[in-house]
Amino acid sequence: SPSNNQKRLLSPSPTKLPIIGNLHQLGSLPHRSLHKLSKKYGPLMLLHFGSKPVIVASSVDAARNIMKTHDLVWSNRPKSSIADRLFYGSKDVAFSPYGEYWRQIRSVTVLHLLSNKRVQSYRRVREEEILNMIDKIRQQCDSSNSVVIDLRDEGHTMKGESEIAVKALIEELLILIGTFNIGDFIPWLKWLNKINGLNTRVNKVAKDLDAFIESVIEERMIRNKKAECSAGEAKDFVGVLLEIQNGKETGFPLQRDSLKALVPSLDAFVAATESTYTALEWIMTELLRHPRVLKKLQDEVRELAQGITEITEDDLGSMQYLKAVIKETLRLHPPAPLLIPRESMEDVKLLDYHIPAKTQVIINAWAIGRDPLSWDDPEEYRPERFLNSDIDVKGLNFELIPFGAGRRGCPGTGFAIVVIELALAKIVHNFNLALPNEEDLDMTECHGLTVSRKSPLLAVATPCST
Ligand code: HEM
Repeated sequence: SPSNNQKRLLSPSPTKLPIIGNLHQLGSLPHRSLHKLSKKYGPLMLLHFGSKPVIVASSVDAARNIMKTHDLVWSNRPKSSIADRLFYGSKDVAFSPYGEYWRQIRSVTVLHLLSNKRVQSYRRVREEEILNMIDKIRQQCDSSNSVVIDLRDEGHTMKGESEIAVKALIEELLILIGTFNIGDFIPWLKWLNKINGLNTRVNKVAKDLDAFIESVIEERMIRNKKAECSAGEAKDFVGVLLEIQNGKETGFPLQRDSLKALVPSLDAFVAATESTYTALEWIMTELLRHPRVLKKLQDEVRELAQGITEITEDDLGSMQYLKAVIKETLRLHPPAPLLIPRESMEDVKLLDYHIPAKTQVIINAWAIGRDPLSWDDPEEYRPERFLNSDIDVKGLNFELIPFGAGRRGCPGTGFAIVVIELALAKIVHNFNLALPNEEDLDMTECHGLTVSRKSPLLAVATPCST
């Protein structure tokens, strides 16, 4: 049988318990627990979540094999009953199973929402949001005084008021999506979710999210009607989705549920903003811990921005150290450390092993970013390592894959990078930043699909005249 085959052929696995398999070994921060296990059991481990075999890939070669060599075979996602519940039967891009529907909404996303032209057209909205954040910090500083700011709160002011109200909802959603759901792995134990509170939590988020999305769509439709004449108005994702939902541009109409599933996963809340802010927050964390790097970054940005009052996207191209800082932080703190799991659609060879169809794989991008075979002094924060290097985050260099790669790779990479670059350049251009006290920062992480800082990030901001 395939599973006997697999047992014979895969490297040793950690001992599993009856019923739960290896689930008890995941701990509260699975990327760390799995990294530790992989040091002992190798870069391709076979674990069991309940009775389901799950392969954990923790090396560059394994990642390349999955996301490039056999990308098509690994283009499915395992079924997630939580994503089913939250996204109207997994009708969003990230969790929908491989097939015609996924191809359609992925192409809508890539061609209509995230095309170069569109990304350009969001520019005004984006620059305005970042400016609001800078202004808000500046107001708090009133004139030249320093002030302690909470960078997480400041990040969230880049969103509109209504979105701040749903911040808690989105945080809960990301935790739920990242939960290893016992019912998915041990179906006959599904009833446990009734008593452990998971079902109640999922239902509550699904209900609140639905109400929220309905209100966003409603509000937007009213606004669209009013603004029919001002054709040049900059659109955001919801605006574009409403525009293309009748199918005139795409060749097929978007059903209401698809539209609703696409809004939270693409619009400024889940995929887009939360992971982008998580990245920004880790960048600021590392800069505050490494004043030398912060100073060097500030020197670069201020020199290149001499005589400019406000940095725009046109000024980012030559900021090499800025780009290196971002890559180095994404290497050590990929916002989604285990990416999003994939599933094989047929039997496939993975390095030297035979893997049967319908096997789930988890790629530990966090572990790969710290692999001493790829990185000198991997635990050291040193952006300089990227200065004379072609390694990028675009899914071609498998030692650095915070956005995944291949057919299922993140279609928002370019968009996210511009937002991060611009926000970071503006922050260090406008303010001097330092830690409020001498102690080292608390680096504890939160769990969920995206892994962010557990405690708020406080910094002393001092405006500098530019
Ligand atoms: C720093 C910010 C971001 C990070 C770290 C990130 C990371 C990821 C990762 C790791 C995946 C799974 C890739 C794989 O399976 O190979 C993914 C998928 C996805 N991301 Fe992002 N992302 C970010 C921002 C965005 C933005 C801004 C958007 C849209 C505006 C977006 C939209 C998506 C979508 C739709 C998918 C699902 C793709 C599919 O399954 O076909 N992401 N992202």
